[in-house]
Amino acid sequence: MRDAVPPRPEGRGIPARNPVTGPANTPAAQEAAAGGKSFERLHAELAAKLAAGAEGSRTVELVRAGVHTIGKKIVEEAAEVWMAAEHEDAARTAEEISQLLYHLQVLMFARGVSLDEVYAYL
Ligand SMILES: N=c1c2ncn([C@@H]3O[C@H](COP(=O)(O)OP(=O)(O)OP(=O)(O)O)[C@@H](O)[C@H]3O)c2ncn1[C@@H]1O[C@H](COP(=O)(O)O)[C@@H](O)[C@H]1O
Repeated sequence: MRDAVPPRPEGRGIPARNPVTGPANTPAAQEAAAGGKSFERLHAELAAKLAAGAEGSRTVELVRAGVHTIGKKIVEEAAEVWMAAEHEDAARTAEEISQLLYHLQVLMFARGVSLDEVYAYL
């Protein structure tokens, strides 16, 4: 069983925040609820870019570069997530997490791993 995350202290200008889900009314949460970007939608967007071989696409460029290049990027982004979580605020940490998730998806395409194959282990 996973350890419970202790609630964040309130009072010193820190807004109330669910320690697991974060604020529910952020622009990202609203966009996702309105059909905007989410993990699955990003996946579909990247699949379309790759199928089209879209010019100027970072995704196409990275998949062509291959697993080794993408893997190094994932390690770099993971370290940035860790540093942001230890030394910066939740918003910066979220930004770094988004970049890590993006690069994980790119690796999935380069390695031929589907969302369902990953979800089977969650
Ligand atoms: N979510 C992302 C995303 N997150 C991160 N990145 C890329 O990853 C980089 C972040 O890495 P760094 O901060 O390390 O920046 P950097 O060191 O300058 O990067 P390097 O080129 O040196 O590796 C950004 O500059 C982006 O190029 C992303 N690129 C694309 N997306 C999404 O993917 C979609 C498709 O993008 P394209 O394939 O480029 O059209 C876009 O609509 C976005 O929603």
